[in-house]
Amino acid sequence: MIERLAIIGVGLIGGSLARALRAAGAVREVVGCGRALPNLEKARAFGVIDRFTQDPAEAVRNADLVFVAVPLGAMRGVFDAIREHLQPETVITDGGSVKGSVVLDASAAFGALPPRLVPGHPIAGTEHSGVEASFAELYRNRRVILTPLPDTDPDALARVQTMWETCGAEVTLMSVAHHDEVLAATSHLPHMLAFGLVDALARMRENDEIFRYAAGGFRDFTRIASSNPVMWRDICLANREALSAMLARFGVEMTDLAESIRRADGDHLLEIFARAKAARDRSIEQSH
Ligand SMILES: NC(=O)C1=CN([C@@H]2O[C@H](COP(=O)(O)OP(=O)(O)OC[C@H]3O[C@@H](n4cnc5c(N)ncnc54)[C@H](O)[C@@H]3O)[C@@H](O)[C@H]2O)C=CC1
Ligand SMILES: O=C(O)C(=O)Cc1ccc(O)cc1
Repeated sequence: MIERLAIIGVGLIGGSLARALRAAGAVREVVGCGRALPNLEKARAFGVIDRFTQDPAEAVRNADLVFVAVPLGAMRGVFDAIREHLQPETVITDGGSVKGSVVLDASAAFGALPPRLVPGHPIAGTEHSGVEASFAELYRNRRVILTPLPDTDPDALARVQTMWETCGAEVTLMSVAHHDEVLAATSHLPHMLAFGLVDALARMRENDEIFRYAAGGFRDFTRIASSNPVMWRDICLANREALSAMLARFGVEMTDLAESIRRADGDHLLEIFARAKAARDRSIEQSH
């Protein structure tokens, strides 16, 4: 049982955690904290939080668990604001999509990484944001990656792991660097392709003719281009090394594909498509 949970950033990710823990009866009081007053009022009206404050220091007072779910560019400021106001036994965790930057920001704010800070990332979300997009089932049967460091307190790690399992998630442990490389490939690169494709097409024609005749594949492929621009700018900046490397590798793949099409190399195209279909079919089967 969590006695007092402080959620800094009550949006899709923070709001969904609060809803899931409430639905499970695993939390007694949820204190919300954010910058936008209308969002906090909405969160209280929805019953996602019990009360709110716009002051992070006030929000974490006597909290046994603090969940930071703000865009990555706002993490450092939040850590600076709560630094002096945590109880020694308070456990802190976050939901940021990149872990190296969160570890750096926390280390800079606290002087060293606090042992009771457990970096985390739920691999679950949607293209929508804000508390109105949050729902209690978001994390059910989804993975959450925790990236503890050698000095991370085992008791804090266990508490955060139990919290996510209570929401129906499966927890995996990974190193910070490995997390950022894997997510660059499986999440950050696909978002770049969707944003890049939609932007390129939108700029190719003045009217929206292209979008009017878009088939189902376009819709499936580009859903994530509706995601929050600020959040994705921050993810790119925070994971620029791994993401740049991934984009460069992908560029080579695209050049190879374009070259095969230009020289009408049907065999090579068939080889690529068959290999991709087998890999995707296999991965979907494994995830069921
Ligand atoms: N949207 C998604 O699908 C996923 C997002 N994430 C990560 O979760 C975090 C939150 O994302 P979402 O919940 O989607 O965003 P959101 O936009 O729905 O919620 C973020 C909230 O943080 C508040 N906020 C912004 N700056 C703040 C500050 N300085 N102090 C206090 N509150 C502040 C905003 O007002 C907003 O209510 C991000 O770090 C993102 O990378 C992780 C997994 C999935
Ligand atoms: O909408 C989708 O399909 C997503 O991929 C959501 C998402 C966005 C960011 C993350 O760090 C994790 C999941």
